[in-house]
Amino acid sequence: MSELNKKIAILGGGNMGIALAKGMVAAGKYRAEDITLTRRNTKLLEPMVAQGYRASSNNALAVAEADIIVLSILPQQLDSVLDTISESIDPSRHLFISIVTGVAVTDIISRIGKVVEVVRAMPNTAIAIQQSMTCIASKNASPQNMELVKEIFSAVGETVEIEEELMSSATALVACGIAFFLRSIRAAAQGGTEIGFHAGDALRMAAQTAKGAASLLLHFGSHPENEIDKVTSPKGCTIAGLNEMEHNGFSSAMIKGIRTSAQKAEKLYTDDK
Ligand SMILES: NC(=O)C1=CN([C@@H]2O[C@H](COP(=O)(O)OP(=O)(O)OC[C@H]3O[C@@H](n4cnc5c(N)ncnc54)[C@H](O)[C@@H]3O)[C@@H](O)[C@H]2O)C=CC1
Ligand SMILES: O=C(O)[C@@H]1CCC=N1
Repeated sequence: MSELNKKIAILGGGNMGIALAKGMVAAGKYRAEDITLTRRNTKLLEPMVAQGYRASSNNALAVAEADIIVLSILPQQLDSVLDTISESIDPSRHLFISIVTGVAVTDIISRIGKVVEVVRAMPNTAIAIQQSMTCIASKNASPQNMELVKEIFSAVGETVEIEEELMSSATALVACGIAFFLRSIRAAAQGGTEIGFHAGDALRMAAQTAKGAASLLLHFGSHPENEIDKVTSPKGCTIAGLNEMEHNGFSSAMIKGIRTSAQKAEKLYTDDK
């Protein structure tokens, strides 16, 4: 049995479902055989089955055999999945964890037609290497179940509990954020290539530098500007480059992008109805 002694069904064995399953097992707290991943075409889950996970195309059966149900399908796939499993749900046994963007706890309860405990979680793809930042929120979960969900996601990174109303903001900052920071690393590497480095070297140098910058903040608990002040020599080359970036809208582009993503996340489920 897993450390938490629970069977887990991850409905939607795609990018995040697989990353979550792998991260949980790699963290050493869960056994692959206690985790069932579902998707319509289970052939695509064969590599996971080879590693000991269970795979199924039958959501209702996976739910019936599990204690914890993780909803990891796209927002536009949610309603049909909930309709298929609603009869198999036992509110006294099942705990739902939903990572589906833009779907409220009340949306899930009203679609199922049963009052189940639902915790929303917003992780990111770094979950695969236990480096996720996961935001957690619920309107109706017990303190024990909130603790259980925190334990699950703490095994695969850092967690923070937030109000459900901030979930779309969390989606933009921590989930979409992976893409935003990756794009800025790619841009840095492209700049590196233009000034003389081979592409592979430039990318490695940019990625390690980004890791160092993030680690400084997490290690010292400092503000970025404190660390930036240590880099920018008077009349130096850093402030010259930094100001050139700001004149071209660097911070503004990031802020506007995050705001646009949050607005889109908020409407992802409802706009599809
Ligand atoms: N990709 C990311 O970085 C993050 C995604 N999310 C959210 O997580 C959810 C999943 O996202 P991804 O994994 O990226 O999407 P994905 O498209 O890779 O995975 C969804 C999976 O669900 C499967 N599926 C579709 N219909 C199904 C059904 N009836 N029964 C079982 N499985 C079915 C698909 O075959 C696919 O494998 C989405 O709601 C997304 O908004 C949340 C945080 C981060
Ligand atoms: O792009 C998306 O809609 C999903 C949600 C957060 C990250 N990926």
